[in-house]
Amino acid sequence: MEKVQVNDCEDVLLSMRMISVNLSEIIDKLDRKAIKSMIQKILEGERIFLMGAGRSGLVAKAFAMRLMHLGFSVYVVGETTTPAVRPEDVVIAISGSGETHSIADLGKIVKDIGSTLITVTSKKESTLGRISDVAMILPSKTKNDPDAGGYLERNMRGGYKTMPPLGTSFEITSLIFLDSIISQLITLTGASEAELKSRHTNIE
Ligand SMILES: O=P(O)(O)OC[C@H]1O[C@](O)(CO)[C@@H](O)[C@@H]1O
Repeated sequence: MEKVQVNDCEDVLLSMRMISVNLSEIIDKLDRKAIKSMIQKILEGERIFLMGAGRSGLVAKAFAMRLMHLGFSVYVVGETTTPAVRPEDVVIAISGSGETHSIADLGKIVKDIGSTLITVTSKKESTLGRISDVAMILPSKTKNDPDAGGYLERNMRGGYKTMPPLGTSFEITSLIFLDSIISQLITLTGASEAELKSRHTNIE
């Protein structure tokens, strides 16, 4: 890394504000019917499988952990101990673009098996969006969307013209969305925080 002079780091605060404004705008555009069917299918599934690549995969793992805390039988696709998927299972793909090859290919296999496929994505018309039983659309910038103006370029109000780079908008939005699904599941099931805590690993 080249030597650079660190300034007052105002960009850190501006970026956080931009992210929170962006998130508020996305919340207003969410389809409540899709949220409802996603939750319905999670509750009806025999077991829940999560998958995603890169940073989206990390979001998938974070959601899987909370579902485990809630008492669901949950697995992360690609782990060595993950069992075979069966038709009565639900597979949830996290992919902003809906086109990441490994995840889109696995989505097709999931449909061939006859399991329920839910995709959390930014793109309804993507490969994953089109084949899913539920396409939960989070309209946010993905790694494939152009960076209109450069993410460090300020607009007239002093904020950024665009979000931080690549898939960050989708990744942050999906993490917060899925944690909010957990909140809804907690109110629906009446689970307590103590219950959740009791399921957390005791060997870390
Ligand atoms: O969410 P998508 O579009 O499937 O992309 C998956 C991953 O690809 C990456 O951009 C790396 O190529 C990750 O940062 C991102 O989370």
